[in-house]
Amino acid sequence: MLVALLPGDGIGPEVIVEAVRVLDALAIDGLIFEEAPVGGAAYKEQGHPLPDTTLALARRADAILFGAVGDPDCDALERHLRPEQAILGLRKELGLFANLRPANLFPELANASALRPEIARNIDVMIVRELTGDVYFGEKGMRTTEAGLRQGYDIMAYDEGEIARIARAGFETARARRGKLCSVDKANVLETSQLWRDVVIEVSADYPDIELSHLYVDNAAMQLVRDPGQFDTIVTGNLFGDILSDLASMCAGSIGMLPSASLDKDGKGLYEPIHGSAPDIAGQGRANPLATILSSAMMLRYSLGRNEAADRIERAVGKALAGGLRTADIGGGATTRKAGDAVIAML
Ligand SMILES: NC(=O)C1=CN([C@@H]2O[C@H](COP(=O)(O)OP(=O)(O)OC[C@H]3O[C@@H](n4cnc5c(N)ncnc54)[C@H](O)[C@@H]3O)[C@@H](O)[C@H]2O)C=CC1
Ligand SMILES: CC(C)CC(=O)C(=O)O
Ligand SMILES: [Mg+2]
Repeated sequence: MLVALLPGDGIGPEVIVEAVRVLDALAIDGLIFEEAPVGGAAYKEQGHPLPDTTLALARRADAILFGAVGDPDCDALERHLRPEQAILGLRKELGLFANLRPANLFPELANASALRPEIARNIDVMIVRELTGDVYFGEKGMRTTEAGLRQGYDIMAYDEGEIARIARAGFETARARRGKLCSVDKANVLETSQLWRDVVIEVSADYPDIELSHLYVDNAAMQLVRDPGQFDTIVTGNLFGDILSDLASMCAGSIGMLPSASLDKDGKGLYEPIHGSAPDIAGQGRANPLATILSSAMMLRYSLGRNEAADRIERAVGKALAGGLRTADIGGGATTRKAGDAVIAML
């Protein structure tokens, strides 16, 4: 089982190292790693954020463990050379259309949530985010209006096939959970969203056992803060899912806690924390590695068929938190390394 390690930029390498230490401590039979540069690191080394050799490794591997990309030094580059194009390119090239972002609260972190503990305590939601379409992949550019003003544009578009595919992923996910699916869109304003809603309703005919509801994205953001416990599974587009999952992370304690799986139609996956490269804390040993460690557990479960090892990691994270582990983002002073140590000690 080959795992491609793509650490990337900023805190990416810092959190990936800890996840690899945890995987090494489990001594999983046949698990091997191969590392390649990605993002700003790859641009600085090889002149491109997603070199062909990195993409080839990602294709060859059984699963990909990804840190984060993004480097302020690269913000002025032409868009196709910016670090973020690497993760967008991997998602598109590998057909990773289904992004699963679970947000649930470890009970020990009730006080770290931005919400009151009695409200935070109930959060246990899976956000199923479409990942290879929407405004992120539509035609974009700069033009000049008739009045001579600069105008930026990004086309938001989904075809019915893309919507039906992610809707099915949402229904299947809900079926394996508590049987409730909330589809989030902006159908009151956007044609893209009206089609989204129509197609989700069409697909729902195949899932009569699932309780389907719909919310506009602005209301969904408000409801996630008001009463996150009302949600089981949310299915939504790329842009809305990106925003709602960062929001949900603070209900669950920190953006440093939320893992993700990005899956193709056959279950091959890329696993990464939902956060970015956090340049503001990079190099200081302050990053919370738990989101990445939990992403490695998702990798073991979804792509490598090692459910028991995945359970061990998740239990060890819970025990480490119960034992008092707290990085700065969740109200403590533990370093990234100490957090890795604490999980390993509880495996
Ligand atoms: N998948 C990816 O590679 C992503 C990359 N990015 C990129 O990352 C760069 C920074 O973006 P931001 O908007 O600042 O988002 P970010 O997620 O990197 O950071 C947002 C805030 O959360 C904190 N934070 C993030 N992860 C943390 C962790 N593990 N432990 C403790 N604190 C943590 C950061 O210090 C920062 O204050 C940009 O270049 C952006 O494009 C952003 C999101 C996803
Ligand atoms: C960096 C972006 C391409 C996407 C993002 O913020 C995310 O996937 O969470
Ligand atoms: Mg994001």
